[in-house]
Amino acid sequence: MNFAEEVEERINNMAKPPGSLGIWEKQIRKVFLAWGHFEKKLNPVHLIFAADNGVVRSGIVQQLPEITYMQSKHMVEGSAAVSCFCRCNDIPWQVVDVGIDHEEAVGINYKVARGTKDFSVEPAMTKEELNKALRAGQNMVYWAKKKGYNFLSFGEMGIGNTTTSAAVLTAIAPPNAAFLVGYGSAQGNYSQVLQKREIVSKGIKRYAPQIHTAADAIRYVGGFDLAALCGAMLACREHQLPFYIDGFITAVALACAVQLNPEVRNYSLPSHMSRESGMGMALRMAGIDEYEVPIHAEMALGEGTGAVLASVILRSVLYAVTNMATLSSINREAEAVAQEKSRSIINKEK
Ligand SMILES: O=C(O)c1ccc[n+]([C@@H]2O[C@H](COP(=O)([O-])O)[C@@H](O)[C@H]2O)c1
Ligand SMILES: Cc1cc2nc[nH]c2cc1C
Repeated sequence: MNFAEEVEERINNMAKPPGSLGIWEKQIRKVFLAWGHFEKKLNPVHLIFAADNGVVRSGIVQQLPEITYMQSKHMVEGSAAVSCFCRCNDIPWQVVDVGIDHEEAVGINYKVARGTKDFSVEPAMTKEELNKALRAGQNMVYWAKKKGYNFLSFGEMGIGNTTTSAAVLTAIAPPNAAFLVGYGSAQGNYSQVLQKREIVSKGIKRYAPQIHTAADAIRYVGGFDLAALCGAMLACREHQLPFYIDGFITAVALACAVQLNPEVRNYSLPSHMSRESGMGMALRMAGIDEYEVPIHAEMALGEGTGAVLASVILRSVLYAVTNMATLSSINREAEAVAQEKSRSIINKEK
């Protein structure tokens, strides 16, 4: 029996109706196949990549850009939504500063620059900066592997990053896909969406001759967080580490990573269906259908909040796979009970 068959047998032999754990069952199967062996416990770590985006200077956000710095600090201190979710569930987390616009680094210091350039004026980053951010993501995955974590989840923080993500997605998606731009953290502000669409369309037109790969798209219209996430996802494939993506931004990073190496697909799991308008397309570009997404909760917070919540459930599912009675043992027990019953009926009749 090869390992894939062993996984099938193990899951099908759980004491439950076949397939009744739905998407969770499919996800745990994928996790085993990614590891290439069975593990008894999910030992996850959550990584949040934080950076600022120069395109905010074009007026495409409702929030103050300084929130990137403040909220990243809250994440380190444990008072952001994602760190509360992590602490409440004993999941360790790390904030990685890949380009926050502040002299002081927040969390682990991989600061490439103090934010990207405004892509509506000039390319978001240089080739060297792109490589530095990709490497930051890769290094964090090496670190996680060395520490013995066997599962990762990814999040991000960066005011303006729904615009950079929509721009990167528009660059790598079929033509005229500017509808991929959504509200971001300005729910309901439609005039802002129109302005974001304009900026994205113009940016893509301007750099079209230079954008040939997903890495080019990140370089010209993306962000350091997207680059680091993409580098991290490529490294997960190398180290056989399965991972959860979160919402729109991480889904775009995955779409880029899958374009650069289609095998990344085998290590990636969707966690929740962000309400950001480009989410479905980003997933499809990564080879994932909406019906494969376990949590549909109209979330659009980022930080990896949906990914951490999914990790909590997946950890419970793996615990069940390891500790639940098997179908064969329950069938044996049921047979013994049935025999005992028929024996007592015969005895009574005597
Ligand atoms: O993950 C998502 O789908 C998502 C959707 C909307 C907003 N966000 C978060 O909000 C910030 C980006 O929103 P914006 O409007 O500044 O582009 C960024 O810090 C993200 O973590 C995240
Ligand atoms: C307060 C706040 C928290 C966030 N967390 C992720 N993106 C965010 C955007 C804002 C505005």
